[in-house]
Amino acid sequence: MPDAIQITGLRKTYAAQGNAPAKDALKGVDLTIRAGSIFGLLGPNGAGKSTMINILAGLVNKTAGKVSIWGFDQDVNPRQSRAAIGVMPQELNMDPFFSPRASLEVQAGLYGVPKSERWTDELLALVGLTDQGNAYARNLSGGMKRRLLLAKALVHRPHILVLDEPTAGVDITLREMLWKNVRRLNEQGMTIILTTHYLEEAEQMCDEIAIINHGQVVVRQSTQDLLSRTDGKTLVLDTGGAVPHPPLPAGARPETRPDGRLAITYPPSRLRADQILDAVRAAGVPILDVAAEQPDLEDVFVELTRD
Ligand SMILES: Nc1ncnc2c1ncn2[C@@H]1O[C@H](COP(=O)(O)OP(=O)(O)OP(=O)(O)O)[C@@H](O)[C@H]1O
Repeated sequence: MPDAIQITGLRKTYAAQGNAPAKDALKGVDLTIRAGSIFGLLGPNGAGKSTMINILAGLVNKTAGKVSIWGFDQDVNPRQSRAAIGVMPQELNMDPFFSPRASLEVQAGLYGVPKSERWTDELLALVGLTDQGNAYARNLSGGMKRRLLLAKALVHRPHILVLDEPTAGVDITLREMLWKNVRRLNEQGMTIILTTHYLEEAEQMCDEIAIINHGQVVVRQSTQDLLSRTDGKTLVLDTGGAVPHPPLPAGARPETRPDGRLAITYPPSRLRADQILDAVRAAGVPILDVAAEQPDLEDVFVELTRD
């Protein structure tokens, strides 16, 4: 099986417009995404995520570099590379006078899917729009429109599905429905690439993550490895309100939480939990309860994108 995506030396410079100077949105990105993964593309606002996705989708022309989708070089085999990927865009752009069914048929036509290979009814069922199949798109709720966009991205049965901020501003039911579908499609072999601002979501969904900042990939790792990058764990102690902070081994940082508990952050590579607890006890501070906290993706993200 080829890699799902291979990007080398990808650059994008948006030309100067009016008073706005030219903008280097991507500054030489190398990235490989293996087939079968759920890959998270994260980064702060303006990092270049949408630019990258739009280049993959064939909506934005790159300035330099090479992009292969499912083994097809975009410049050499534009048709095959386009057929390998489906994109669910961020914006709800759709023709208000088309019904979901008609939208899917039109989209299938655009991709050259023969009538006999269309799966319009299954797609409507998949995204829960069977009952609205013949309704005007303008009468659909925001959530239904998003579901239609997902179905549209799937008409040509792409190997790779790209979701750009799929859950921004959607309610919990729709979010769960989306993730259930995404997982199912992934289990059936589809590679998923998604961008999201919800780091908890990325942590739960993605097996691999790339973080981009200022047009460059700053890290690309398995979610597991990424989480173990920050050398910091925290013990949160209920000391019955005892103050002040006890003397602690070097490297441990105490902090009193607003709820009065004592939080001690320490590097597990150099200190063990019992060394911390021993020091607290030795100072005569009671330990009524203990909780341990692991760093989450948010911590890693903040550390890696700090300017
Ligand atoms: N059409 C355009 N013309 C000029 N500059 C652009 C254009 N599109 C994006 N940019 C600029 O390129 C940079 C990267 O934008 P991009 O939309 O790719 O970021 P992003 O990571 O997707 O951000 P967000 O999370 O806010 O969607 C930003 O500085 C943006 O202002």
